[in-house]
Amino acid sequence: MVHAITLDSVSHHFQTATDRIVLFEDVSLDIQAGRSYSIAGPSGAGKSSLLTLVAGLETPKAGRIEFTIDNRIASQTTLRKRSGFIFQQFHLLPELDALSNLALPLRLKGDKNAYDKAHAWLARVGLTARARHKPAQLSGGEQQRVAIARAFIGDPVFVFADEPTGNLDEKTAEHVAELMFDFGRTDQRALVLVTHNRALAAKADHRFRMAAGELERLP
Ligand SMILES: Nc1ncnc2c1ncn2[C@@H]1O[C@H](COP(=O)(O)OP(=O)(O)OP(=O)(O)O)[C@@H](O)[C@H]1O
Repeated sequence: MVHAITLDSVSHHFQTATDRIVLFEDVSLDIQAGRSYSIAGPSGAGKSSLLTLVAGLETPKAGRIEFTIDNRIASQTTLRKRSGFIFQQFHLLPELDALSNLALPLRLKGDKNAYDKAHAWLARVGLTARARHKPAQLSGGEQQRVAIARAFIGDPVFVFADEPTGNLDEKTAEHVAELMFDFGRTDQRALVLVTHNRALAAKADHRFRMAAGELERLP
């Protein structure tokens, strides 16, 4: 099966009452399942904005983005259903324990085995003993491990991560990065991450840098 995201001469800007903030122009990028991608670059360069376009959360001001899932052209809605997301702020639901945070996306899809799968994923990220703890009772690294498990639990075709290690110390960040790449490394999935962390960016198969309105491919 082919899964891909293709950006063809994509440009994006924000219009405020007084200014037009041009982020980038004529960006082309090809994302294929079975590969990982990192986008680095200075603060404010437009990395997160590019990720929202790649993930189908926003539509670009100009240019074309095509999503292919199972060899077919897919809508933004289909793309979102087949994607997992990991953010800097872990975005776990504070009133639910770790197990229920993991089970929720599956329960919403009517999966009868949601809790069994949630248990299995908690074990994969080494948090079985924390199943009944709520996010506030977990460390930052533990919360991010739950968030990573939640991103992968639905067997997504694409996983998008925005500064996934931004709130973590170096050692914890390394562990979290290893988990992400372990789960991301399959022929049927692409991992796309935005990060300032050089070690994390270097792990990706394809490395890019966004600066001064251009996306540069790094050697
Ligand atoms: N909704 C918006 N309206 C207006 N300007 C915006 C909006 N969202 C982002 N921007 C501006 O667009 C620019 C790029 O923001 P973006 O978050 O994509 O950068 P980034 O490279 O991810 O930065 P960082 O590394 O600091 O997260 C910034 O100058 C930001 O202030």
